[in-house]
Amino acid sequence: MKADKISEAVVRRLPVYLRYLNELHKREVTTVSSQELGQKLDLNPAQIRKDLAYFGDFGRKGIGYDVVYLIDKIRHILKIDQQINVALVGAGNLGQALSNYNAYLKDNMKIVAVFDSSPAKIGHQINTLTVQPMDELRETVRQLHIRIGIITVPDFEAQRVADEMIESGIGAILNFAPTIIKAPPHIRIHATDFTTDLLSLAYYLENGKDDNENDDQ
Ligand SMILES: NC(=O)c1ccc[n+]([C@@H]2O[C@H](COP(=O)([O-])OP(=O)(O)OC[C@H]3O[C@@H](n4cnc5c(N)ncnc54)[C@H](O)[C@@H]3O)[C@@H](O)[C@H]2O)c1
Repeated sequence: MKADKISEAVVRRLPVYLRYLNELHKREVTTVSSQELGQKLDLNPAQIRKDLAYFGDFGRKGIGYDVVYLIDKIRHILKIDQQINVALVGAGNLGQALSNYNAYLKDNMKIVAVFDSSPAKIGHQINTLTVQPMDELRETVRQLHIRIGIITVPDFEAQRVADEMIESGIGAILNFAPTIIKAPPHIRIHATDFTTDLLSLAYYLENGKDDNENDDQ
């Protein structure tokens, strides 16, 4: 099945499956059933079987899924069977923390370059990376085959940085700034908004019980 036909909801669940399958593999578990996956990941086993059936018939009745085979297949579908190089722009508090966080390395995602516009940050060392000036973005993206960009600049600078990333050839952006990025349709933007998540949590904290009661009426 072609990747562009997989629904967004399925694509978002695949990394969840992968994380748990990697954990099973580390524990030398060789097979897993959709029931076990469902229980562990709090998902409906029928949904899991349906998701995985998108990619062919892997499951064997009574035995379940072969963990290594499934890991390979999902990595292939997510295109992380090859290293995906990532650039981060905005070497402030959040940018430095993300650049130091290397848990995505095992899934072949690697921040290979960090950029900032501030002379106070340029030349600063974050682990093995040296913060580069923005005028090196385009050439570095080309040389290192960078495919994904992470934006950790203030909200009022985010669109400008996104435009520069897109002009440099980056095809997908993860935006941490609390602003909506406009981009051509072929550019994929994912936003992660910590503040709105926190605000909506506060609402449920106060209203969760009442809401449930209302649902029953
Ligand atoms: N710190 C957090 O916990 C947190 C959490 C969620 C979201 N955010 C969001 O992430 C973004 C960064 O937050 P922060 O706390 O790291 O800010 P920060 O001020 O510490 O860092 C921002 C960095 O971006 C750089 N910058 C500004 N304009 C730029 C440009 N045009 N090109 C390149 N670099 C530029 C600055 O020089 C600075 O180093 C903000 O939009 C913030 O709302 C932060």
